[in-house]
Amino acid sequence: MALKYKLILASGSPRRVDLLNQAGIEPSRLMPMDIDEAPKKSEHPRSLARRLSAEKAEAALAAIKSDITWKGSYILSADTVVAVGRRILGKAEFADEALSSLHLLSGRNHMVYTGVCLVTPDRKIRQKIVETKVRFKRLSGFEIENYLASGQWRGKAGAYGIQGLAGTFVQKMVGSYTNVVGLPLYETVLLLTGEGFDVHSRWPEG
Ligand SMILES: Cc1cn([C@H]2C[C@H](O)[C@@H](COP(=O)(O)OP(=O)(O)OP(=O)(O)O)O2)c(=O)[nH]c1=O
Repeated sequence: MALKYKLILASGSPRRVDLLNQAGIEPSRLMPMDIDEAPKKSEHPRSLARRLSAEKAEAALAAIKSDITWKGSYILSADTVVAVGRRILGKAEFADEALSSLHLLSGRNHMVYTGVCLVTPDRKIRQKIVETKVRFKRLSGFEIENYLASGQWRGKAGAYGIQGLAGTFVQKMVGSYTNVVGLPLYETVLLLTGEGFDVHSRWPEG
């Protein structure tokens, strides 16, 4: 069946592609957007997730502007931010950054905010910011050391991936699991269908 609308995923995150596929959606194009993700002074983590998800979508829109192939396509982007209170734990690049994030998360509640941004075919911007509260068990030095050795913290907000070994750290969670992994599926599908992108007709038949 020919699909009426094309969807560009303005992301380089393999997790986001997997999550979209899980919802039965194959993006027509992946566009990783290299934007400055540094928070502004005293920026709230929720506002950061909102701003960065919009900037990724806007950057993709600017990049396809004069390309007729993508006229009338949808653009979807997201940004996930992990925070303890107002303190934002960025994506760890080095083990020492991951170590301090894991120490901070140990035995505490934190929030995961994912901003989802959708550009519609008539170029309206629609956004949703989704929050999940996560509580980590108290981590032993041994657990932290072995988690660091696994490398699973690399490039992930808050220096952990709930979908991997760090799933064993989660004592309690309130809210969406897929939001923590990087794309809240319920809210994303709601956003898409609300703007005329027919998700369900894309579902495979078995
Ligand atoms: C907290 C958490 C984050 N993450 C990931 C999701 C995101 O890929 C990443 C947060 O960084 P983001 O800046 O949101 O995304 P990204 O740079 O990886 O990808 P892009 O901007 O191209 O879309 O952390 C997990 O995979 N599992 C988790 O449990």
